[in-house]
Amino acid sequence: MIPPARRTFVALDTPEPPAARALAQRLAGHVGGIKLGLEFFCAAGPAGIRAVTEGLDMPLFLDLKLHDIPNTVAGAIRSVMPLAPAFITLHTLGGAAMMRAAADAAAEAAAQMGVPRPKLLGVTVLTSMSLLDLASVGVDRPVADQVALLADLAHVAGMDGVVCSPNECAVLRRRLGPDFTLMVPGIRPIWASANDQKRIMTPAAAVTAGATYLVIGRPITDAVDPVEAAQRIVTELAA
Ligand SMILES: O=C(O)c1cc(=O)[nH]c(=O)n1[C@@H]1O[C@H](COP(=O)(O)O)[C@@H](O)[C@H]1O
Repeated sequence: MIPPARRTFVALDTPEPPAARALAQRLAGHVGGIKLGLEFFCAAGPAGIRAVTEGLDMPLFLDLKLHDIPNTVAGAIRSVMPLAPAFITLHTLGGAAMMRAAADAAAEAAAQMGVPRPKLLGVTVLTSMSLLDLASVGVDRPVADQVALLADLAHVAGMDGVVCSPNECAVLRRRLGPDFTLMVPGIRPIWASANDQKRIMTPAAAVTAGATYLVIGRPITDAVDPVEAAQRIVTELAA
């Protein structure tokens, strides 16, 4: 059972390594880890990741949403291994061969380096996308069916879990079993704005629905007091 204070990965969506590190240090003990993604990586790169994580005892979720031909994604996985990510994201739309190549590259690199293998998570349908958004890119099946199709593909291709919205957690948990990691953004406490998120639930409802970890950004990082906001979420989860 994951304790409430370790259930959340806080999304540090900033281009500034000093700001990301300072907030990570303040939130230690109230969140389970940090997520650094495209906004950060495009601005600060691997050196920026190291500037944040050096000496920080918090798991890193490196959210690059890799999506390319198998050889290129395998190379990208090898390139980020020295950053010691606990989780890395890929887009399941890249297909089974891409995901399998990534899984093989992660396992081989971890064995060669003598380090733990990062867990690979397949991004399914972005939580910012509605049924209409999905139709606009040529997918005519319901969102839940598209997520289930992509999650099945990820599972078969050797992913350790998927990124999905809270709306899909219950179905995926039943379908893929208790050990498949569901990393779940689209989390909004009742006191937080939805922003651009379209498929959302509260922290407690998402965990009840089957989420393994919660990914939460602006409700914490945009709060007047991020530590107090993170603690409110811990309290909600502990209730
Ligand atoms: O892969 C992700 O983490 C992700 C997938 C997804 O479908 N939706 C989604 O919001 N995310 C990320 O989760 C975080 C959510 O941030 P907030 O909307 O500020 O809570 C952002 O860093 C997104 O990049």
